Amino acid sequence: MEIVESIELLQQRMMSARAAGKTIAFVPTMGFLHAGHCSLLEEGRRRGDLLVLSIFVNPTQFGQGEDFEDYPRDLQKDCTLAQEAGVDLIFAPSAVAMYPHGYATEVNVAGITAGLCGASRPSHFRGVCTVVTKLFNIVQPHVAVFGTKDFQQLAVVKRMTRDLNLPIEIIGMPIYREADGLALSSRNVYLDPEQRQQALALSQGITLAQELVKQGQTDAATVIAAVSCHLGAQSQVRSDYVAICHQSTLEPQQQIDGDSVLLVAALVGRTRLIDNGYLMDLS
Ligand SMILES: Nc1ncnc2c1ncn2[C@@H]1O[C@H](COP(=O)(O)OP(=O)(O)OP(=O)(O)O)[C@@H](O)[C@H]1O
Ligand SMILES: CC(C)(CO)[C@@H](O)C(=O)[O-]
Ligand code: BAL
Repeated sequence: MEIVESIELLQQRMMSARAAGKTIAFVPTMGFLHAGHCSLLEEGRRRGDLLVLSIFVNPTQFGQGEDFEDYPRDLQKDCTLAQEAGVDLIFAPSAVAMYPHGYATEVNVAGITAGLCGASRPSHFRGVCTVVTKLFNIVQPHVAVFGTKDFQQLAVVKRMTRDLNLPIEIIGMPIYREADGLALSSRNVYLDPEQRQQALALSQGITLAQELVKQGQTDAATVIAAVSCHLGAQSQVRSDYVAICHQSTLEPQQQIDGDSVLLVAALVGRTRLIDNGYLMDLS
């Protein structure tokens, strides 16, 4: 496994791989890898001859007062996990290499970025789309793998890839959870034991909603109220949003159907967590 910091060197490696007819699979991350990331890497390993992992805590997707400085980092452990997952190449650029003095270009996807996380983090998706576009241009993958834990991010990246005619297949992988239901997230490390326990309200809220729908409830407002009430019962949990949306457009829905997804974001103490789940099992 090779670790590359230089954009130019990475581009040379990718050009050689393409010239040799290799399929390039790419998993973009901000590092501090956990089993959720490893599930993306496993899928990437299955789909590509060459598996590239990027580790870059992207400053432009963090708003004022957010946790950019404190974001957990452990490159050494990431390298060990990446090697075990069969990564061929880690791309870990510096912020100054990605955004040199005079950098002036942003990528903005309208509409689908306005609500949900975009409402409370207004510049977030502009930062994500800008860095993902740059990473796509540098790595030039055939396939890129993302997690559905960041459901809106995945929808935005799919929209952007279509809109910009990028010849990249975007794959979404299921949410990897702890045994008790908590979605794995690098930010879980911020939680103290009591907050860790109360954070279960997010996944429990999703299960509660799924049960209500199974019992025949199709009114979105009723389900949202039940989930909000469950979150509100925890002293350290403050709901940011509970929404029921169409899985592709992310438009809010009043009636629940086979395309409905429940999306939740909440502050647990000072840690912002997100989770989601489909509401109807059509299988
Ligand atoms: N539990 C999970 N299951 C599956 N994929 C995940 C999970 N957590 C993160 N991912 C995916 O890993 C990729 C990189 O995400 P990132 O590095 O931000 O990790 P994270 O754990 O989501 O961190 P954060 O705490 O910042 O939300 C994204 O595509 C994200 O959706
Ligand atoms: C896609 C991404 C790597 C862009 O910085 C980040 O938003 C993430 O880790 O989900
Ligand atoms: N996985 C999303 C990264 C962020 O919250 O900035």
